[in-house]
Amino acid sequence: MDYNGVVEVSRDKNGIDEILLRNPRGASTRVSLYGGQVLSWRTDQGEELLFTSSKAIFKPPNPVRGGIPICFPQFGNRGALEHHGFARKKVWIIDDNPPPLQPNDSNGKSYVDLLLKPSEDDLKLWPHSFEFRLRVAITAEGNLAMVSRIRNINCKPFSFSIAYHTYFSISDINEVRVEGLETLDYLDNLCERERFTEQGDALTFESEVDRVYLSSSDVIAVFDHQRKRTFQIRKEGLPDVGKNSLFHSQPTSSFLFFLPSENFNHHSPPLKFQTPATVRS
Ligand SMILES: O=P(O)(O)OC[C@H]1O[C@H](O)[C@H](O)[C@@H](O)[C@@H]1O
Repeated sequence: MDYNGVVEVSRDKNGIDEILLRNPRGASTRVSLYGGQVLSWRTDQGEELLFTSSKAIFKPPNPVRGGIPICFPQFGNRGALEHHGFARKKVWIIDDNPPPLQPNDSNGKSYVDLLLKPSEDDLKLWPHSFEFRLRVAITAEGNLAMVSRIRNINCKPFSFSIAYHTYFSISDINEVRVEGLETLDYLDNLCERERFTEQGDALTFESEVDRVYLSSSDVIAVFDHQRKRTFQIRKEGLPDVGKNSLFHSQPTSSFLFFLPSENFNHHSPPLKFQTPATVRS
């Protein structure tokens, strides 16, 4: 199967299809239809940039611990649904004929569009007719790009939250620093979501950290001192949690994960981006 650039579809050991995207230089990403989840992102040298737990289970009803789980239509426990919503535990489908995103958007990219629509059971739990279109692309430079489009396919407005629950691969948690969160307020999940303000210049990790930063900027950097490498994450579109916004028609959120010049071995805490949103058809 060939969508744009080199694309291969194969079946994993549980019988679930996964898609391999590769750019002309050989950088690649692998996406499972289970959860629409990116499971791998590799440089042109074949080095893995995402972490997946050795204990991960890749079939229903378990969410896969690793890569980039998609939390939708709920992040965490902020609602009546199961933790992080149901999308990460559903089998998505490939759209063989994806509509263009923007003129020239697909230039030089190898990409695939995945779709999730609610089942009868989903509608009983969450009675909103939606279509979730996720585009995963690997750029000519080897960057990983993800674009989510949520469409309301009836007239009733609904609210949702979404997160890319990314597990980056890093050398050693003690060697990592995150920049771009300075001075922001955050909700600390280890203190019953109490609100604090970030005081330091950059975030480092001496013990467990589980927080949601509010109204974050559009660029975050994860420095790995041991590897002397930096991940840069750039987002556009939906605002972060803390800004309740009303969207008309089809909100789009996009993420670009820039290729670091070298690679990483272990894993960092997941870096999450999320938003509450309301959609009107
Ligand atoms: O175990 P999961 O449902 O995949 O959740 C994994 C993690 O998700 C979020 O990051 C929460 O803030 C964490 O408290 C939780 O451990």
